[in-house]
Amino acid sequence: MANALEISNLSGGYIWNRPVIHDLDFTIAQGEMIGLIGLNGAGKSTTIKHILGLLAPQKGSVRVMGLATGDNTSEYRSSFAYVPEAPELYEELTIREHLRMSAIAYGLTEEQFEQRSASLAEQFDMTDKLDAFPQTLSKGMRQKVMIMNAFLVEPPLYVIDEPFLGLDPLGIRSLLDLMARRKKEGASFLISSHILSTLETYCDRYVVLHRGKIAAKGTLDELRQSAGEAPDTTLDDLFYTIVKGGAS
Ligand SMILES: Nc1ncnc2c1ncn2[C@@H]1O[C@H](COP(=O)(O)OP(=O)(O)OP(=O)(O)O)[C@@H](O)[C@H]1O
Repeated sequence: MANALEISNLSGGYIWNRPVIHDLDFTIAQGEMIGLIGLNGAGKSTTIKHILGLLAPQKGSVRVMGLATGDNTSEYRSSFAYVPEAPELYEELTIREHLRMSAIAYGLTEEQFEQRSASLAEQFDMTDKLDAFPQTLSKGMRQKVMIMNAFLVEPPLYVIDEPFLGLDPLGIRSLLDLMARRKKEGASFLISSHILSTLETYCDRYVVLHRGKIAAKGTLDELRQSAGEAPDTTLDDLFYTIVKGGAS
């Protein structure tokens, strides 16, 4: 069974021959949830842009469900859904039209679209907003639309950047419930967040980026062992130890 995500020896960035991420190696198995953590500027968004195919590797490779970006762009693109940190919506389309557009792009049937969009709207308390335009929504509601779009299409891999920012407590609960359900069904997650206490509850493993390199990776126990920390050390404290003494 192919890994959902396989990043091998990846170096890349914005200017050719001036990489900002260096020799990254990590995988996400099917059904696994990985937390990508690091300080501001560590390289998390740059790594995500490589996964999305917005940046080309300067060295190494990125594979999603066994496919590289160049293999078959539309198949590669439909292997994952991405939730960006800041909502990106079309002001001239209603929320229902956004969902329909995703459904068409990912080849959902009309029945799947109807059933899933109604259920997601209910979970995120957005049923009465389906025919609204984005400019009439609050910031958190706009973020909910991005999340609903991603969960509508049920891809094998979800790439989610700072999912908890801007959501109310009910929205956070609905998102975590959905993530847990899709994970049980075999979907994989790469979640980049600074909210380490929430990641600690939900993720199977972590990749700690520091100055564009992997400073540590593994389960919470593995991170504790390699940092020489006690078995009850929190992810927050471990992260602090790793980046304080971390890779240069
Ligand atoms: N569009 C860009 N052009 C050139 N350099 C960039 C660009 N975006 C980011 N960088 C640089 O790449 C490096 C990694 O930045 P990146 O945005 O990946 O960090 P991050 O870990 O996502 O940080 P944050 O937690 O603040 O979102 C930084 O040195 C940053 O200055």
